[in-house]
Amino acid sequence: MEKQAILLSSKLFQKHRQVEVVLNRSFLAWKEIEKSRKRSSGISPISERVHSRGVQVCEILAVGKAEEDNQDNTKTRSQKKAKQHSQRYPHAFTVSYVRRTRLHQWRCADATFHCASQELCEQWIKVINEQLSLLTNRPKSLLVYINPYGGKQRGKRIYEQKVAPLFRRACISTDVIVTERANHARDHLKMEANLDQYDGVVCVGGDGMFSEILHGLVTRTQTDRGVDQNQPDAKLVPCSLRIGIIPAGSTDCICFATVGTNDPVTSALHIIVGDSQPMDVCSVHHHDIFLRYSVSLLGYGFYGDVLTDSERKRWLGPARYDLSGVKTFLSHNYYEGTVSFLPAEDTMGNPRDKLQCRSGCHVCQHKPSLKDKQWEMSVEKEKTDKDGSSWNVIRGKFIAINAASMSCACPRSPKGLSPSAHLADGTTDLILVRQCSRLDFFRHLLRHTNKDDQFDHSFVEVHRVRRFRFHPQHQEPVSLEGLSESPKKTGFQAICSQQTGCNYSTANSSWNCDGEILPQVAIQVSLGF
Ligand SMILES: CCCCCCCCCCCCC/C=C/[C@@H](O)[C@H](COP(=O)(O)O)NC(=O)CCCCCCCCCCCCCCC
Ligand SMILES: Nc1ncnc2c1ncn2[C@@H]1O[C@H](COP(=O)(O)OP(=O)(O)O)[C@@H](O)[C@H]1O
Ligand SMILES: [Ca+2]
Repeated sequence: MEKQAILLSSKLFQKHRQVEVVLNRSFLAWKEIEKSRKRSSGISPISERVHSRGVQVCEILAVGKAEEDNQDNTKTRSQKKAKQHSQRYPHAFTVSYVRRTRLHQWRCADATFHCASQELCEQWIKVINEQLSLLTNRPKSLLVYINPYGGKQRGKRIYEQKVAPLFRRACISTDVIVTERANHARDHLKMEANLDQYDGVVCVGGDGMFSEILHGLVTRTQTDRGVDQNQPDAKLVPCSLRIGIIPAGSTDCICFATVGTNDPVTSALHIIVGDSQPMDVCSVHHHDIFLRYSVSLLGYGFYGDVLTDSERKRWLGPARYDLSGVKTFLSHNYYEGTVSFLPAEDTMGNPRDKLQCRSGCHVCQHKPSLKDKQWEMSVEKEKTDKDGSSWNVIRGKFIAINAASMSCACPRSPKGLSPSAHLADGTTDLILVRQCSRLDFFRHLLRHTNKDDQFDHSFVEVHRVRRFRFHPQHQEPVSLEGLSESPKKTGFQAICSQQTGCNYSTANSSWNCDGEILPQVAIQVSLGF
């Protein structure tokens, strides 16, 4: 590590132990001054190093005067000693910082240092705070939306008990809105919120709630900048505000796939230190009418049917997906249609390359710039207009058509629907699961939960794509408002089921778009930003 100038260094006390505390621009370190120094006749560095602790400045949450410890907890000898020391050195400051625990979980830890004088104590607080104020990516003011009905209906409690105290500790000011109806947050962001006064928006809820907030924010940004979302080729203007997610929903795959765990405290700490992760946003159009954006899963067939069925069982909470999952699995429907897609360039990697996307992923950082992409798109357009060669067209009977713009990892499937999908590479992984036996489909599903490759089946294919289109075989209802029907048992289907055990449906499935049902079945999808 490059040696950096020391900003402050003092001998202080931590409980009853004397520690040497050193701060430079990037690190705060403290090490116990060992009594063993004398014993080991002055050869001290090794024994000192054993007791040295430290934290990167960018992971310090806050520093302030230590709260006085009035509790009478002086039972053991060492507690008594500590108490005596804190009485001798009453001027103390506490540093709250991020402590990493297992499996991507973060916790807030405190270290309190006692100083010989008030001046020294105040100097430490001032110098650390000066360093913190240089970290410009940290939010100071946040707009928080809580969905009180998401997941197990614990959003409000999770926020108040686990998140708000951390935001207070980090001196972040918040405006909190507990939503009163679906689309409350979206409409507020679209039309009312004064966005200039915030550094970010926080979503307390699941993927559906995130999607609501994303739509509010993206639509507001495009409207303010005069971009027409109805144009599938429109270059969307990126939002200036970031969205933080406190997981309190049923799947929470956007949180899990970006942070690595679904834990409100970990998410709150990432928000406080100003971590950010760009992500791909797919625009979904029906003919040239804009329908929705998607950041995680766009799923037709299996996941569409699971969602349609599960909406009637909301009262069950997250377990509704398992129940509807089993039911949909047993119905074993498949749907006929045509999928056309524009593959991503070979340089964008392959869904089967086993490379996992993490924050700072080099593929995402080196994705073609908007300018390159505009050029590419015009070349593609020319090519397709002439001979249509760059679009692949696949017609068939599918149990599921899934487009995963990110891995979609979640507790049910810790590696996700497409384990190597990238969070922000401008592509989505299109997974086609063709008609197969129940047992084969079960094997495929099961592989989402273990180490085996879920794409290694003859009936599954996967493509990394920039755009795709889907056309159902059957005419869909004309109305834009009406939701498409879930498969109805028709006379033909009944006969077909009896005779061959298949479940060919003459009705269409519907698209599950980040946990919302799309009203249309024929769609065009493009990666927008
Ligand atoms: C045999 C066990 C197989 C387990 C397979 C699990 C695969 C799970 C992949 C999940 C991908 C999730 C993608 C995310 C979608 C979310 O955007 C979206 C909205 O989330 P929100 O409620 O937080 O707002 N969530 C969903 O659409 C939920 C999808 C959940 C699907 C669960 C499927 C369970 C299937 C169980 C089949 C069991 C067969 C048993 C046979 C006896
Ligand atoms: N106050 C509210 N009442 C009813 N529905 C709401 C409310 N606030 C948000 N919603 C809607 O609830 C749906 C599910 O929210 P989400 O937080 O994703 O929970 P879950 O993961 O359990 O589906 C979203 O579509 C969102 O628009
Ligand atoms: Ca992607």
